[in-house]
Amino acid sequence: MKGVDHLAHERNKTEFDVDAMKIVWAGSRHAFELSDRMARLVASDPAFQKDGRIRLGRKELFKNTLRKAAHAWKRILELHLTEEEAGWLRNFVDEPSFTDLHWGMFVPAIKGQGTDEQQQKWLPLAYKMQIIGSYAQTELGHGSNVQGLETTATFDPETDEFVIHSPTLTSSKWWPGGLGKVSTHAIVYARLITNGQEHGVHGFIVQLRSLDDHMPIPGITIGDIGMKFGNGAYNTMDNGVLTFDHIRIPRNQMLMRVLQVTREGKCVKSNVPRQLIYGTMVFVRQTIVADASTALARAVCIATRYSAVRRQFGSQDGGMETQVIDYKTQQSRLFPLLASAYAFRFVGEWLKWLYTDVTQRLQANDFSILPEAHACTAGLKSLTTTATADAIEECRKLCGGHGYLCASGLPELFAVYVPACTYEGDNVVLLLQVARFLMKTVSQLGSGKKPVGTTAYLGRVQDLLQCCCDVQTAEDWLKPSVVLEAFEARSARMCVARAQNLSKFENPEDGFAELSADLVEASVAHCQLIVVSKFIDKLQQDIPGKGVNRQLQNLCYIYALNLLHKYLGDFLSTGCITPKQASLANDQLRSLYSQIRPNAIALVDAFNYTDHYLGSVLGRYDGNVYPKLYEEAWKDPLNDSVVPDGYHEYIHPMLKQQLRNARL
Ligand SMILES: CCCCCCCCCC/C=C\CCCCCCCC(=O)SCCNC(=O)CCNC(=O)[C@H](O)C(C)(C)COP(=O)(O)OP(=O)(O)OC[C@H]1O[C@@H](n2cnc3c(N)ncnc32)[C@H](O)[C@@H]1OP(=O)(O)O
Ligand SMILES: Cc1cc2nc3c(=O)[nH]c(=O)nc-3n(C[C@H](O)[C@H](O)[C@H](O)COP(=O)(O)OP(=O)(O)OC[C@H]3O[C@@H](n4cnc5c(N)ncnc54)[C@H](O)[C@@H]3O)c2cc1C
Repeated sequence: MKGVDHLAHERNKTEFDVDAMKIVWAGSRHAFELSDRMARLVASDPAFQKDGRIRLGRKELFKNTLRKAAHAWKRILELHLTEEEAGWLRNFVDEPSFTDLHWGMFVPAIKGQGTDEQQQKWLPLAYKMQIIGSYAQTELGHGSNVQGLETTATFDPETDEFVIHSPTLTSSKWWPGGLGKVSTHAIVYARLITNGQEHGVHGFIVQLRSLDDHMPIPGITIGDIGMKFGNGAYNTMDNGVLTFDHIRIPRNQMLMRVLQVTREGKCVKSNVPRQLIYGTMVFVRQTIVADASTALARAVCIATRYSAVRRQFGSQDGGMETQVIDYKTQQSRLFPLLASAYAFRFVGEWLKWLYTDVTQRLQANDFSILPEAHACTAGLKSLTTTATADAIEECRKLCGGHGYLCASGLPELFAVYVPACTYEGDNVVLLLQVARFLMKTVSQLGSGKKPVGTTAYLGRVQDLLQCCCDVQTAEDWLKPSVVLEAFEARSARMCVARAQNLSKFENPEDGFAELSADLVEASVAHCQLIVVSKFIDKLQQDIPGKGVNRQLQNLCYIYALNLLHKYLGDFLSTGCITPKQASLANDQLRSLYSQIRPNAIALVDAFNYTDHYLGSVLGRYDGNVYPKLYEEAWKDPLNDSVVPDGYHEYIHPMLKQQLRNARL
């Protein structure tokens, strides 16, 4: 039976069609229906319940994850789910596991870097989970610097095999998810050596464990790297350590789409660029951007619903106290995060389109937009994961003391999410890649090369260096062209200033190292411009549903104007806007917060998260927070007994001791 809806009064204030917004959020009616069906399937299956997992010890936790992964696979087969449905189902199971790496990196690496024959051999095995794969790139000594990896793959022409070897302690593979205890195979990145010559780092398919008894192949040492940040959280994953002692694999297990090694050990380059070896990382970074909006929306949904339930101060004549969501300070912290969730959703959609476009072009041997795809995926991965990790922590604070309880769902979400700032490329290292791309683009402007895609605005650099922001009233900040120009001018001016500073150095690499902190700021400005411009593009689409476009406009301007406020130093110091215009932007922001306020609950309802997926007492759909929080407390193992274990050993003697001392 459905209980009372404590948030009904909030839902009654809604000024737009929530069902239509659910479809906008999901991306299409098809995506909405499919994800909704999978979310309900998982939520209604007791085998997938999540209660109490934070209280499990590592071994129990890990075994529990194995059980869920096996059950998910069973359901996928029984229900004949499509690949898309299966992906949603795994997502709603909501527990990091070896399957993330198998489907998210092992399979894509074979698809992206394997030859047709390799794909025909390995993909069917992987699709049926007759083998389980991980992605073993990072080592104890090197992660960011991929060219610094030490594992070797030496071709032996006598046996037509590669010998995979870990020559040093620091060459031990370290971190790969699913490797520690589960994977039977891995894509191992190693330095290719043929005829005594080095040919850079390449991927190799290596069997790690027996398919009969799961024992490591002789010569392989393998295990888990140990507990990670937070209770439960990412400890469901067996991140692993792996060393090779002269392991032999057939020559045809090197992924050879980029470079082929012949029977004689000769290296033959194909027509695809060497950077395609990094293609799996581009793919995964793109999915991480899409995931950022999902994680951010979870935190924002919890904080928004709870902010509407929670009341503090302001009671007059014994009436109700103020809902904390009505405090302007709460709104100015919460609503930009709500706006960011939508902004990241749309930029994630666009990035998926870009990735699909690049993939099609690559197949037609057009590699021209690979550098831009790399810069966009790297930069947006960095921007969205940093913002999301910070936002989850801000949402915890927005929930006051109760946000710190595991029952809020926020500590676990933070612990699971925060490594996204590191894995798949440290966020600063990735911004430096964007900076290289931007500086290269600026340096080519003089030679007449016209920038395209996300850097097209740099082609108008002369105008952008001179333009004056056309804002006289707060309402002027609601013009897309005004907002876009301010962001373009800020980014262009920062890029040009950095490029001028770089040109003062004799050696560009020295300059790049010296100015790297400034360069990273220019990358952030460029990436924020991409997010703002893709949100504005979204508003130009024909979006059905009463009031939906209006809400999205409000969110778009909140996203942009809040950034303007936060990075005011950039906008003012580059002369893009005046202090007076900045003050008008703030006036407009406050007005937008008031307009969003009555719609806030409906805007988080549009995420369509089940209570199972949210996993938060504070974020419950029905807002029935206090009784459930009270109930939850009694489930803690400490409350199994009234008098705790240890009383007789430690508390009682202490009390008696004090009594004796008092008598003395
Ligand atoms: C409450 C409970 C909730 C539960 C939720 C559960 C939900 C599940 C959550 C889990 C979600 C997802 C699971 C994810 C699992 C984690 C997976 C993590 C996997 C990994 O981390 S794999 C390892 C990734 N490693 C890295 O990313 C390393 C980073 N380093 C690099 O990328 C590069 O080496 C480099 C930094 C780019 C180095 O560059 P450098 O210039 O030194 O290198 P090169 O000389 O090799 O390159 C020069 C040239 O190439 C261009 N280039 C570089 N990279 C690329 C690329 N990827 N694509 C295209 N081009 C590239 C570069 O720009 C240069 O070009 P230029 O010569 O200047 O034109
Ligand atoms: C939870 C988790 C899961 C992972 N899963 C996998 C996996 O499945 N497979 C896999 O292969 N790897 C995996 N990794 C490894 C991950 O990809 C690396 O940790 C990541 O790429 C960062 O590299 P690093 O650890 O070498 O960091 P480092 O490069 O050592 O970073 C340390 C510090 O140095 C700074 N720094 C480094 N280089 C530069 C530079 N050039 N300029 C300025 N500053 C710099 C960084 O910004 C950072 O502050 C995982 C990591 C984690 C945390």
